[in-house]
Amino acid sequence: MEQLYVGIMSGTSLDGIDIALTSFSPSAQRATLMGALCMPFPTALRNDLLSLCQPGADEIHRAGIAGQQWATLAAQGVNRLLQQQGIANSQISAIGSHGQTIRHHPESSFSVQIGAPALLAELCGIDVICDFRNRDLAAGGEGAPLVPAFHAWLLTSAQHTRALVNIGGFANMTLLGEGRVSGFDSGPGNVLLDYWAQRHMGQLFDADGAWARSGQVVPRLLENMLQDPYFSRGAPKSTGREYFHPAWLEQRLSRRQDKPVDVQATLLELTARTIVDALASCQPPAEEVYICGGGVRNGWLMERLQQLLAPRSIHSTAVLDVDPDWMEAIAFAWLAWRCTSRQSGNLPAVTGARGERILGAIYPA
Ligand SMILES: Nc1ncnc2c1ncn2[C@@H]1O[C@H](COP(=O)(O)OP(=O)(O)OP(=O)(O)O)[C@@H](O)[C@H]1O
Ligand SMILES: CC(=O)N[C@H]1[C@@H]2OC[C@@H](O2)[C@@H](O)[C@@H]1O[C@H](C)C(=O)O
Repeated sequence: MEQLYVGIMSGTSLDGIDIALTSFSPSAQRATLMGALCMPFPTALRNDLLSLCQPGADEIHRAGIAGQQWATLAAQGVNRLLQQQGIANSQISAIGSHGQTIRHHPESSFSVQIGAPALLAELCGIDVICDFRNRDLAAGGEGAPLVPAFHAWLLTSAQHTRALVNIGGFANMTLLGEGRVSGFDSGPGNVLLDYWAQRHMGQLFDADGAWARSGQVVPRLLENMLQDPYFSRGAPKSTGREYFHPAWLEQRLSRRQDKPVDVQATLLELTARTIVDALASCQPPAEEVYICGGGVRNGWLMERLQQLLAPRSIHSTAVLDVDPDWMEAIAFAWLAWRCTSRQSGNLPAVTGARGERILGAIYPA
């Protein structure tokens, strides 16, 4: 029987809260997106969340307040989406809420997502499942990426080896083939590009990669960045704003001032190169490459990936019938279903955990 779940993801780009109403037909291994919306962050909340990603004064209090504001915005979105779809809140089995990552430290076995799940349950009258990463971390895993398990469930092909590449703030990939699944974070996706575009263009991102396209890659800067040991480390691995932050970039810029437009071109090349190098490190090689996440809208990044991966062609996950904007939110609806049906949500081959674990904490309605 079809079951309805709501998945909520607000990722590292801090652009807003993605909410997806999803129907699961577990016996047929099918997930159907019934409707989705994004609640953009008001600037003040975005800035508060961004500042919580780095150590700072009074952060426990600030995290408490920001978590409640996050839950209030998410609840508005859930209630609006269900109303639009003509679905009563009581018809939803559960909400899977990722929350907002403000710290991710797999080397210290913890990851912090805020998002006041009790308040979200109160405002929606729906069971809320949250804190998906810490059980995997407790079992010795990275706690990320989690979406590869959903990719494997939904998108495994008997004919071809496939790569699914999510390009959000960070880039992560899943390799499916020959009965094996692997996956890891390859490094920065849009996070450094966004930072540089905000600083020099006053815009949240470089639309279509047009500014990066007009610059020249600075070979010395590119090589310097590519030498960061994160890129050559083997999986399992995951990363975040704790590691690839503005200071990481600033430390690598030359004192004799590279032109901002050339730095943007180089950052885009870094994203493209590290994704392609990460794909090349995987066995068996992916015959098909599909892209999701906001990076799919960056025309220049897509062109560079296409050039570097030729003769293979890359496609949006839309051709697999999964809207690239909502992949992660749907995955958290799936993780909620896995939790309520007491099935594991992690893949030890991806996260490095000692075994499969049921992920999530339940806040009943
Ligand atoms: N039209 C566009 N042109 C270029 N880049 C775009 C465009 N639209 C979105 N983006 C990029 O996509 C980003 C948002 O992507 P997405 O929502 O997938 O990230 P996220 O889910 O927050 O991150 P993560 O997957 O790391 O958690 C924006 O910050 C921007 O960099
Ligand atoms: C700690 C954390 O929030 N990590 C995110 C982030 O955004 C992309 C990448 O880094 C991935 O590892 C993960 O999110 C997705 C949803 C995941 O767990 O698969």
